[in-house]
Amino acid sequence: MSSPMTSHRLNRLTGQFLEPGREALYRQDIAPRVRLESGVAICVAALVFGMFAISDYHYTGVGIELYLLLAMRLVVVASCLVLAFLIGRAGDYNRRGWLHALPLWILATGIILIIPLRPESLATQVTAVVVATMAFYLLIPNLLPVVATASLYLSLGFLAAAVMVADIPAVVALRISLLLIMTNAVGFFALLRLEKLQRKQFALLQEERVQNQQMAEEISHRKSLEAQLRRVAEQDGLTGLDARSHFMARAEALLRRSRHEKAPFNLMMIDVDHFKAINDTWGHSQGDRVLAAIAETCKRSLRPQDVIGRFGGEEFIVALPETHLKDARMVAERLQQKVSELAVMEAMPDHRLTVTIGIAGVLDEETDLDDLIHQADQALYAGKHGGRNRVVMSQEVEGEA
Ligand SMILES: Nc1nc2c(ncn2[C@@H]2O[C@H](COP(=O)(O)OP(=O)(O)OP(=O)(O)O)[C@@H](O)[C@H]2O)c(=O)[nH]1
Repeated sequence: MSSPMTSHRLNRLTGQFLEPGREALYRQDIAPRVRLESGVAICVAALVFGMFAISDYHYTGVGIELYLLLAMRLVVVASCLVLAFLIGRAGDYNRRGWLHALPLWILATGIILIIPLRPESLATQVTAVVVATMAFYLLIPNLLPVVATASLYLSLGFLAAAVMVADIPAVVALRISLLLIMTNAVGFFALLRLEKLQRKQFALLQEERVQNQQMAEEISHRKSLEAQLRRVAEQDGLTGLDARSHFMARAEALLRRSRHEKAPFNLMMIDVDHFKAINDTWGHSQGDRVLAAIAETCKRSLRPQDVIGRFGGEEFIVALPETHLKDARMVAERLQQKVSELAVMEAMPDHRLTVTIGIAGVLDEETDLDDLIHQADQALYAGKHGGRNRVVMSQEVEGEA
């Protein structure tokens, strides 16, 4: 692939990109505009050429010359209109450069032919050639080499016709030559400048597009990185549950809402019993599998609005919004049942997988999340002391105390 610097380099004589691929891209980009502008400009030029039939009549009067001139103008105008139509429909610098060149050659031939048919109007014809040359360069969109060749044909053809038919003295021929050289030079350099400017503008625009695309890609890459980082920070890698800090933030929000709506709110702490023994007997990988399986069970058996987090090693925490205490106990017991049926236990014969669950509920306006966690933890502790594999409510603990 070429660097931006080389792809911007232009041919000094034609104003075109040195890199063919970029030139083709530029022509493709301007094709629709050029098709329209060329079609309109050729129609206008052809109609102006046709209108000069009035001056033919003025110079020649009615006679064979007038008929020949009218026939010639008719052929030129008709061909140009057909070509304008074709260019408008299928004009393309890239593949059909000849189609864009043809109207110039037809118009040039028509202008040259006026000399033998109307030799006495040479002075007017010189002006017409100058105007036509400028129109070729600046009004009818075309590639510079195409215009330069057609204009040269017009100038040389006109000069030859003037010398041969109008029989002008050498000094007049020289004056006309100089005038035509000047016209071509002005037209050539004006169009060269325009061609270069338009291509530079195109190159800048392309560069901007590439930069914008790179920026968009960079932004989406950063966004996905950000999302990845957020996931890492918010999720526990082993179980996919909320990490402790993320759980706290979500549970805080739920508790606030429950308080606002005066709805019940309960918190559950779940701890795997004798987990150390699992690790010691079947290895840490099996221990990890057990934790992941318990997490999956929690996710499946709880409601979508419940928030589950991994609080510590083998300890899970669940926020149960809009749940009354007795329902929370039911949920906990169901969870206990499901854990005891886990398929992961097949790899651990003779081991009963159980969990102890402590539950605490919001009793008054003052209770905050830390209080609830503390109370649920106390209940859990009491459950462990009471022999494990049980559900303990914080009120029961307080009652005993
Ligand atoms: N495999 C595995 N083990 C973990 C992980 N996090 C903590 N542990 C282990 O979990 C064990 C917890 O042991 P204890 O705190 O004594 O708890 P326990 O053996 O379950 O006993 P009780 O809770 O009293 O029933 C420790 O051996 C930790 O190393 C983990 O992510 N994966």
